Order: sequence, then structure tokens, then C-alpha cells
Amino acid sequence: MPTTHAPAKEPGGRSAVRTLRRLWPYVRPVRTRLFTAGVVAIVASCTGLVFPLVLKWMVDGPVADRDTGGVWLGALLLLGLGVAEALLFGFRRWLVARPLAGVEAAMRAHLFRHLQRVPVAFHDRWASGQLLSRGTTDLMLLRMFLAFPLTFLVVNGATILVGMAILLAQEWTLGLVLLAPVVPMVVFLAYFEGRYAAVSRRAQDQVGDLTTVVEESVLGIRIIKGFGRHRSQALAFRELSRTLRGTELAKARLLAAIYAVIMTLPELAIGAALVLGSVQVADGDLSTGTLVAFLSTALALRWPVESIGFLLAMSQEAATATERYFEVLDAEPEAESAPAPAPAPAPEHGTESVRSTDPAPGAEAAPGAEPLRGPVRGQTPVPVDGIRFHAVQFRYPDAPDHSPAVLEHIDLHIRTGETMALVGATGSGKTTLTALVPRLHEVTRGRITLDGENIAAMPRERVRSLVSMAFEEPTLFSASVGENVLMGSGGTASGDELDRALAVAQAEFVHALPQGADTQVGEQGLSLSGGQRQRLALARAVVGTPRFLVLDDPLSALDVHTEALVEAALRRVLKDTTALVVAHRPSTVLLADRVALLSGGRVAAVGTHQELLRDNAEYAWLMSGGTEG
Ligand SMILES: Nc1ncnc2c1ncn2[C@@H]1O[C@H](COP(=O)(O)OP(=O)(O)OP(=O)(O)O)[C@@H](O)[C@H]1O
Repeated sequence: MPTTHAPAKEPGGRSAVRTLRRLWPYVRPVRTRLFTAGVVAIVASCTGLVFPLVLKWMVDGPVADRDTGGVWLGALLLLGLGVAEALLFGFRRWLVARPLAGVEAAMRAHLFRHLQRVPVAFHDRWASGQLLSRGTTDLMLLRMFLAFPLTFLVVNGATILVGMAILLAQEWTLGLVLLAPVVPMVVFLAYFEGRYAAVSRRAQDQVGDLTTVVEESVLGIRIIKGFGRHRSQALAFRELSRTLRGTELAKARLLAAIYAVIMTLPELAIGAALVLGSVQVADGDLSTGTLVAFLSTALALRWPVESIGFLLAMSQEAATATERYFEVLDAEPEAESAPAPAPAPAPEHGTESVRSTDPAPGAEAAPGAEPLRGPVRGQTPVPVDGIRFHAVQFRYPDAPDHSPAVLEHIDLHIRTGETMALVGATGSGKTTLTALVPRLHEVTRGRITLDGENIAAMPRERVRSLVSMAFEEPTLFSASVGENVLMGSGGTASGDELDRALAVAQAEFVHALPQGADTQVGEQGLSLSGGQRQRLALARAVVGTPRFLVLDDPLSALDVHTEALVEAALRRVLKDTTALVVAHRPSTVLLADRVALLSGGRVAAVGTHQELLRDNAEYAWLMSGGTEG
């Protein structure tokens, strides 16, 4: 199964440090704790460097003098140091655990909020698995980075500096021998950082692709089983996991090379220092205690040095995770008022004025006149104009530059109280047109008005409180039936409203569910039948008596008997509202006062069902059961 990739950027441009700096706003609130934890860890780590000094004192003092009491004192001192070190490290962990879980939660909440605010077109472009992996795996990597590599790169760096100072102070010639590998190691690490960045980016993107396949397989399990596609699905999964495995192995090979160098060079230096030191002790130029202390300090520095490799690797992965996280957060959220679309061109011949030949209910206002009547908001009469499309053009944001627009020169007027059916062949643009009314997409040209007000200038929330929708694919959420339905009124409608909406949608089956309207519908409402889901989606659209109703083929999954019942109830609702209803069947069309025929993204004709049947061959063909344009 092909997966849609997130529009991923190649790593490069930004350095890991610059990328990671973007985490600062999230880390800022916990900076004091993080800083304190860093200081505590440095003290704990440097405590480890006192061990060799105690050893030197013991070897040159009590051990050489055969002073048992002194040896016991040294041993107690070592024990005390060990306990102090362990307690300090424990304290560090306690300091960071809770605040960093908070940072992760805040980042996740921010990501989720942002995903709700980006335009629908963003979700059309991004694979859900990519978004999921950014909200889970990547954020976990970031928490681990803040808890561990960030602190320990500083702590281990400080420990190495203090340790080197102690070594140089004890015996500077041997100290220089240990310092010798530093330059080649830095050059080597710089070279590998870029390669590791590229491969870790690839791996994290592939985790996103894999997540997408798993998600699709779980959600589409019925199709997969029904069509016996489990083998091909498993094959797609295996292919992707094999690719991911290959990338992880490439990562492991790079890490192995880094480890090999980071571990071998210091070991060689320690070996050389041991030989050189032994010669100096034999020559009497160095005390045995100093050599023991020197080598113990060098060995104590092994872990801080060796850990640099994987700490850098984890930091690089965190930088990639940060980059991936901000790729989503950098996506522009929906602007409150839409960018000004290009001015509408002069209406072409044969648009609304020509086609609206019928004397349909809710007579057309005289051009230029804006009658004030109808529904009253508070005490102020509002202009009654219904839904108007003025020379609307629409092109999907990711469509190729010179491709034709999906909708072109749309001039339509759905008068107040009128129901207009939208009929057209598959792919003619019906769903796209309906999505423009609640501003799920912004028109690229022209404008749409609700009671004379340009929706592009209205707050999006207001548009959506005026316009209610039911989509062809009825999506329900993991919540109770009642919550799903009341969502349509923004949660403000009463229990009576709920009952009314359920009655309208012929969804009284709800009362027979185990807990009535409180029954949980399960993920995506899959515990209900298709027709039941569609009726609940319809109830959600009509709850709270919306001023404007947009229904995208709302009756497609109902049996003939239920359809007739829903239609009868819907007819009552449609009387009090202004509605645009996508219809494929004559029975749905008959709910409407007038019909607009959409053909190739243009309004080809507007009239009553009878008129269009008589005058328009395409319409007659569509109503007789044709589906392809
Ligand atoms: N998110 C999208 N991005 C790009 N193009 C799209 C997108 N959604 C739909 N299209 C294209 O827009 C055109 C109109 O699609 P639309 O879904 O509006 O048609 P429709 O008339 O509702 O079809 P149907 O009756 O089959 O539901 C199609 O060519 C389709 O490929």
C-alpha cells in the first residue's frame, strides 16, 4: 500500500545546536530546576574524581606505613564518597523527572492544538502516521534528550576538564600524553555528525511511514479482510520495516565506527601513559601513589569520554525530532480572515441571472436592494439574502500551477428559506463547493456571502456557528451518542433539542441502545451500522436549528424505507432553514425547491427538477441512473 509522505525537508541547513535552541520557550519555565540539576550532576560527577586522590593518600600514606587504622579511615572515606555520589545523582533525577514530563506534555498539547488550527489542505497533504510519530516518538526523544544528553554533555564536559586539570597538576608530561587524542577525535566526530544527522532523519521519517501503514491497516481492517488483502498489506508492512531495519543498521554501523574511535584512542593513550609512568616510577622520578592516582583518574574519565559518542548521537536524534516537530508547528494556521482573493471577473453569459428562470419560493430581491426582514437577531432586523456565490473560483492549494480550477465562475443564489440541490457527475466539484461555505477551504477568486456578509471577512467561528454540515462520510468520535450529536450545536443545545434532532434524523434507535444517548459509540462509531452513523451525523447537523445547512449526500447509506422516513422529517427542518444539499438520487432532489447542475466545475443550469428534466439532457441522464460525466 503506498503511503503519502510528509513533505519532509532534507536535513542540513541548520546546525543541530541552532535547531535545538528552538526548544528554549518550552524549557524556559523549568530552567531553574534544570540548571540546579546540572550543577548537582557536575558536583556528583566531580565527587568521583576525588576517589583517586584518596587512593593516592592511602597508597603513599597508611599502606606504605602499614597503618591499619589509616587504611580503615581511607576505606570509610571512599564509602562516604560513593554514597554521596549516588545520593546526588538520585537527587538530580528527582529534580528533572516531573518538570520534563510537563515539558513533553506541553509540547504535545501545543502540537495537538496546532493540528486543529491548520487548514484542511494541510491534512490533505500530510500522512497521519507522520503526524502521529511526531507527537509520540519524536517528543519522547526530546524528553530523553532534555533529561539525559543535554545535562550529561555539560556534566561530562566539565568532568573531563576538571579531570584533565587534576592529571596535568599531578604529572603534566603524562597529562599531555592523555590529551594527544583530543584533536583527531574532534575532527572525526565533526565528520560523522553530518552523516549521522542524515541517517537519523531518514529513520525517523520511515517510522512515520510505518505508523501510517499500521494505522491504515487497523482502520481499514474490514476492507483488508473483505478483499483478502492481508497478504499484500503484510507485504507492504514487511517492506517498510525492512527498509527501516536497513536504516537502523546503517545508524548502528556509524555508531560502531564512532565508538571504535572514541574507545580505542583514549585506551591507547592510557596504555602509553602507563608505560611512561612505570618507567618514571622505576627511575624514581614519580611516586607509586601518584601513578596509581593518575591512572585511577584517567580510568574515571573513561566513562565521560566514551559517553560523548552516544550522547552526541542522542542529541543529533533530538535535533532531528525538533526539526520534524517544528515542520508541523511552522505550518501557518488558518488565518482568521481569509487573504483577499483575486477580484471577481465580470459575470459570463449564461450564469445565474440567465439560468434562474423559475419563480421559486422566496422571490429574488431586486438587484442592489437588500431587504430587511425574516429572522431577527435580538431586536435588529438582519438582511435576508441566503447564501450567495459571486463569481467563485477555487483551486486546491497543492494543485499544479497551470491545472484548471476545480470550480470556475460559480454564481449561485440560494434564497432564504430555500433548499437547493446540487447535482453533478462524479468529480464535478460538488463536495468541494459545499466545503467552501463553512470555509473549510478559502475561495481563490470571487466571494461567498451569508445574508449579504462576506464569509471571508467574518470570524471563522461565526461562519461555522451559522452553517451546519453533514458529510457524505459520517465521522463519529469515541464519545457518547449524545455528545456526538450535541457537538453540532457547540455543546449548548438542551436535552429536548437532542431528542428533536434524533427524531428529525429518524435516529430513535438511540433510545434502544443499552444506555440510550449515553451509550459510547466506540472508535469512529464503528459499533454502529453505516445507516445509523449517517443518521447521527444528520442529527448533529440539524441540532440547534442552524441558519444554513449544507448536506453532502446525507441519505446515501439508508435503506429505502428509512430514507423515506428521514426525508419526511428532513422536509420539516428544511422549511425553516436555507440549505444546500448534494444529491445523487431523484428522491433527495425532490427535497429541494430548485436544483443546480454542476458540470466540470461550472454551474451548467439552475431550475426546478421538472424544468431541468425537461430541458437538460445531462441532468435527465444523471437522474436516470448515470453516474459518470
Ligand atoms: N483535497 C484535494 N486536493 C486536490 N484535489 C482534490 C481534493 N479533493 C478533491 N479534489 C479534486 O477535485 C475534483 C472535484 O472533487 P469533488 O470531491 O468535489 O467531486 P464530487 O462532485 O463531490 O464527486 P463525488 O460525487 O464523487 O463525491 C476532483 O477532480 C478531485 O480529484
